[in-house]
Amino acid sequence: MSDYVIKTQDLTKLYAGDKGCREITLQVPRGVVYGFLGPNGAGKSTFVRTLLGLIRPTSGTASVLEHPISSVASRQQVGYLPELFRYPDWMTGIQLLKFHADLCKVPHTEQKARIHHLLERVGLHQRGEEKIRGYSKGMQQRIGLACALISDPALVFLDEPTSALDPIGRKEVRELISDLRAEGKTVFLNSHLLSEVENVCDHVAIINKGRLVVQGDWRELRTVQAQVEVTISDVEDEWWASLSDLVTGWKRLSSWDGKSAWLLTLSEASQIPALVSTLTSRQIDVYQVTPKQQNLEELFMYWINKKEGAEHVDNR
Ligand SMILES: Nc1ncnc2c1ncn2[C@@H]1O[C@H](COP(=O)(O)OP(=O)(O)OP(=O)(O)O)[C@@H](O)[C@H]1O
Repeated sequence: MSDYVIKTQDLTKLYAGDKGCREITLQVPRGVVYGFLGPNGAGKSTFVRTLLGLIRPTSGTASVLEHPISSVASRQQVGYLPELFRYPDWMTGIQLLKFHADLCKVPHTEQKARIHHLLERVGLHQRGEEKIRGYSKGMQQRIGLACALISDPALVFLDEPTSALDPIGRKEVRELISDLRAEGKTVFLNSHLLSEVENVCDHVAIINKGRLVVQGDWRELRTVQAQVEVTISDVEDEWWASLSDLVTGWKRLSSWDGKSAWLLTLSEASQIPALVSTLTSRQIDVYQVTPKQQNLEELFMYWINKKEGAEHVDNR
């Protein structure tokens, strides 16, 4: 069994007008929550729809669960919640789930228990008998989640799964995603809601203007730019230039009583001890040193800005 549930090589889907996604090469490890991030119009849904065989790639290759994406086998253990979900509103929630269970060939003997369990899991256990016509948008998204999970898939694609949900619903979906990971499933999560993704993802890929900007373990990626907040006896802004081998950027945060607080960017996080000993050796009093953890939004902006100079096709 391969360690990767999705592998793509230069996967490209271009619509008329050259929009879409271009030359995307990535690997999604088994059993992780993989955040696929990018601004509106970056190409996230296009990439997912190509992987699912809903649209044909212009070029490149890809496999899902070790089967080429052109094959039916690649979709047999996959669940999908589309971004723009719409379900037959004359069906009840239970009828919709039964319909999907039949499509996915879930054995009849298992269907009732599974539907009951899923309705509970998405918080619709008392509403399953009602017609979808009477569901709120958030409830429709919840029933869509249940549909995505009806076949007990090994890999689930969730395209903006919380877009219609209130804060409580978002938290419940985050918990559901964590439970899926605990069960050994892989979740491929499309989103531009970075604070949402931050709490659940192990790996992230960032896509911008149709191209992959960066991918990897989120905890490793977040250390790319080592930043530290220090409080020291006051120095002039220009003074930091004398430490340019250690400090590549500085920003004064505040000053008071002969002290100042700074946000410093170091060339590497491992240089924090060297920074402290250099400050001390230069007779600067050090009152506080706090490594700054970057959040996903800062990481996202860092990578997007870093690659902004590269050749891109504007996807908007
Ligand atoms: N069927 C289509 N025909 C032509 N252009 C399309 C089509 N679908 C998407 N596009 C264009 O391709 C680009 C990528 O769209 P896509 O929906 O994949 O982005 P996204 O990252 O999922 O965006 P969002 O976060 O807003 O959902 C956009 O410029 C979009 O207008």
